[in-house]
Amino acid sequence: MQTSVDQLSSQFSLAGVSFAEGNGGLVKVVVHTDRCDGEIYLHGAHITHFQPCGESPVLWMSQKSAFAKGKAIRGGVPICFPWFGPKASDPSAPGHGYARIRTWNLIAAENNEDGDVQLAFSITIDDFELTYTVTFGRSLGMSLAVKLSDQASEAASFEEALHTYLAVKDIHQVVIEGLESAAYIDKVDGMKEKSATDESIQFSGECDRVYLDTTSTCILRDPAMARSMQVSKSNSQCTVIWNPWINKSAAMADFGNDEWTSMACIETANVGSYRRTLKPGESHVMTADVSVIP
Ligand SMILES: O=P(O)(O)OC[C@H]1O[C@@H](O)[C@H](O)[C@@H](O)[C@@H]1O
Repeated sequence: MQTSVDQLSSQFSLAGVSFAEGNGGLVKVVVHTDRCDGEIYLHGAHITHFQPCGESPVLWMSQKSAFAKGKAIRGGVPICFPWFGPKASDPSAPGHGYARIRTWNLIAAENNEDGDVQLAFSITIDDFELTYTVTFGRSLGMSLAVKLSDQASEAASFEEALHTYLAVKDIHQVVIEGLESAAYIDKVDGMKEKSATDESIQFSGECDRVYLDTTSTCILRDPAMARSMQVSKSNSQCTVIWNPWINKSAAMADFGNDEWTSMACIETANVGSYRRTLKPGESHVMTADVSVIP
């Protein structure tokens, strides 16, 4: 059950943090400080807005996104867990898992030692206990901690992704650096595994690639907006790059027909053969950090 705005306001009192009913009546946390503006919904612990002061919004949001129980929000940062894409053993199960369509609990709101706003959310999915810590400062910090319950009877594995949608001015001019030396699975070419290209990524059609065995920081250059953004990460061995281009976005009800030109996803992930396995009581923490760079 979703905690109400009144309950949250009385439980968490912190400068720069307020609570509101957002789209679809879903409760969101609103951050407004001298460093940034941000928003995160309890639904999916889904970040829908991050804007460092003096910058344009960093995250892309679809104007056609659903905001409803049981449905994923399109844009921002969905959390994919405990599987990525369709569930192999059950194609009727929700794509990218349950984490993005369940209501999370806000368990802490505080200023960290740097004065940034740090919010922690929790949820239990199957035998996994998840804690998601989001830091709103000059950069956006995300830390997804997964613990397999002490009570679990055996080891269990999962896939995960912080599916970051970045706002760009013109996808045709965008360049992503950092994955030149990584092999990748090309999802738009029959899931073929392809060798590293030694080149940065540019977009001229649908792109859906899972870069493998890479811990590199990515830099997205957006010349049309005269800005660059950086996605750094830890404990993640995959990076997914996605833009649906014309036909695929037109086929998605929650994606405006012309919106594909203004987004690119750089997803911090552990998927496929890089899925993680935990024994009962063990934990794994994956982090991603998004910032605007000079
Ligand atoms: O429509 P969804 O479930 O949000 O997924 C969007 C995209 O997410 C990406 O991470 C996947 O690699 C794509 O294959 C997928 O199309």
